Amino acid sequence: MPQHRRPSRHTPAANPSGVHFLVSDDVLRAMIRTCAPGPGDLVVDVGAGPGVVTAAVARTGARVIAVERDPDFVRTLRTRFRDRPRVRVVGGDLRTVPLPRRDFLVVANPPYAVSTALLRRLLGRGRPALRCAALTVEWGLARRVTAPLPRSREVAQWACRFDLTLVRRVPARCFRPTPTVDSAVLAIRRRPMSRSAEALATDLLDAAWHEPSRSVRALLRRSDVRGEPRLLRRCGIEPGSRAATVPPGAWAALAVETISPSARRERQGDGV
Ligand SMILES: C[S@@+](CC[C@H](N)C(=O)[O-])C[C@H]1O[C@@H](n2cnc3c(N)ncnc32)[C@H](O)[C@@H]1O
Repeated sequence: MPQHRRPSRHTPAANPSGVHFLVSDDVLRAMIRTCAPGPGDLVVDVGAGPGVVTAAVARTGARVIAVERDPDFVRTLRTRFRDRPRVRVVGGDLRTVPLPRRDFLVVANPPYAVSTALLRRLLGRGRPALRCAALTVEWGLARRVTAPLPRSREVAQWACRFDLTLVRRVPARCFRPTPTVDSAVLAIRRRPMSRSAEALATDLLDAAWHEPSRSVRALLRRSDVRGEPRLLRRCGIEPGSRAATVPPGAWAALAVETISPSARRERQGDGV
């Protein structure tokens, strides 16, 4: 049985900003499990509201930055966490507040209206130091960004650098007030790649996007990448297939193999 928390003294009765507050402990636990924060980690909760996610993350021993735009919630958060030195409350807009420079996690139930803007910030080219995120987003958006073959080039670029997966569907009843659509917990994990591998993966993806009907073999002949069938298959790529049918994660795997094949073999335990 899904567990729904009774609205606590921190759950606002009114809904002044048209937002939906999380009232499911199951969903909260799934979000925490996804990023598994702990002492030594820095976690950002964007759109912290009354602090339900912030409080759960703080209990893991991680440091938390709670970002909230609404001045009333900022006051509530400051009062609620005044005795928790590991929680810092930042009043500001999640689209513009500076993100940590050091490696960080995001665990949050942000407002749907700015989900895409948030994803652009976290996953875009500026290379923020995001390691992992667990976000609630609308079900439709979660499906689009986790599609094996994304329909938009921007999402494909995100999926090249990050592994985007659906953790679970979240029924609308897990929020108050109840939204009209279901949501999902979206997991985002940075792929372990060097900067050069990341650049190469992006180039390969761009080339495929430019000539979707060309075969992978033909596409690679124009690049410096060795296209041996065994290597391609190990990366999940069928050499004769059309470029458009290669998932972004497979281009990422090929880039990693190309940039540092020996390092990768060693990691897998079959090196010299
Ligand atoms: C969906 S509610 C979630 C609140 C809380 N995290 C929870 O799960 O119950 C989103 C919160 O984001 C805040 N918010 C809306 N737009 C924002 C923005 N651009 N920047 C920061 N916070 C924002 C709202 O005031 C609201 O408290």
